[in-house]
Amino acid sequence: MADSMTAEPRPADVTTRPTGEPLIVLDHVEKHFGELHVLRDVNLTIHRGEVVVVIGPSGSGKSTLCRTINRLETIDSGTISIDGKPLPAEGRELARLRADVGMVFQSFNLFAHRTVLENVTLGQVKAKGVKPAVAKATAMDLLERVGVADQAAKRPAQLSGGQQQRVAIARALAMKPKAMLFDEPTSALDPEMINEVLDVMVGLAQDGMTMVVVTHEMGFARRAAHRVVFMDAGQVVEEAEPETFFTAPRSGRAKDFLSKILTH
Ligand SMILES: Nc1ncnc2c1ncn2[C@@H]1O[C@H](COP(=O)(O)OP(=O)(O)OP(=O)(O)O)[C@@H](O)[C@H]1O
Repeated sequence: MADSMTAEPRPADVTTRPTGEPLIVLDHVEKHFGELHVLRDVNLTIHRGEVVVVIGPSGSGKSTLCRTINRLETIDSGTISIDGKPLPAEGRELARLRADVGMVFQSFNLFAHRTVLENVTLGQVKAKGVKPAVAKATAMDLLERVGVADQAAKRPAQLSGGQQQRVAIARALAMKPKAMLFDEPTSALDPEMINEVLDVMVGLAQDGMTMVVVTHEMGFARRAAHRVVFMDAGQVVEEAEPETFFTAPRSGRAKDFLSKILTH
């Protein structure tokens, strides 16, 4: 019989963990860019502690969906709520939203003229009023956690892409977010750096962070997602647990997409 005390944690530890109450709710969301209808009647509920991976063809609206949750894009109609409250439009409430829902971008978006440590410290001090010494200590803990504490005094440009992305994750975590949004966080990275970022993300998932992840990394979806959301032409076409989605997609559009990406 296997010794459960010494067994390695399995990927299923994330995906079988029960998730909680609704945290992020999109209800009949519509969005156009001019004539282009990018989000079509999107209804989606993300629960506390849930890891949702959003996949779909290029241009299907995945990034836009992610950005609307952080109000980096406005919506035309429908509603989005976080923790039962509608998204604020501006001011302090919007700053609080951006702290509560951390976002990690493909292009890192670090402050180029600040050190790594300052990148992870500044937001805490400016947006949350944390004392500088406390913010610094939190930042160092987080940089340790993502494996770049030894880079704290450098500028972002002196780091590899994988290291910069891990700093970006630490910076978002420093705001003590309720949820994290990842918009293709590994797409700009050289192949050997992808796993070092994905491993940090799997660690967050194991710790119970609520996550929405737009990615082409199907291995991550299998390892860490509770649910895969498949988008095409602005619509949520299908949602399912990863195993079900990858082995038995229901819609023709999902089958077609998977046949293209899984055979190459
Ligand atoms: N700011 C914008 N202004 C005008 N059109 C936009 C804007 N942002 C995105 N689009 C268009 O909206 C559509 C959806 O874009 P989006 O980036 O959300 O797709 P995606 O599924 O994330 O694609 P990819 O996988 O290639 O990143 C695309 O046709 C894109 O060109």
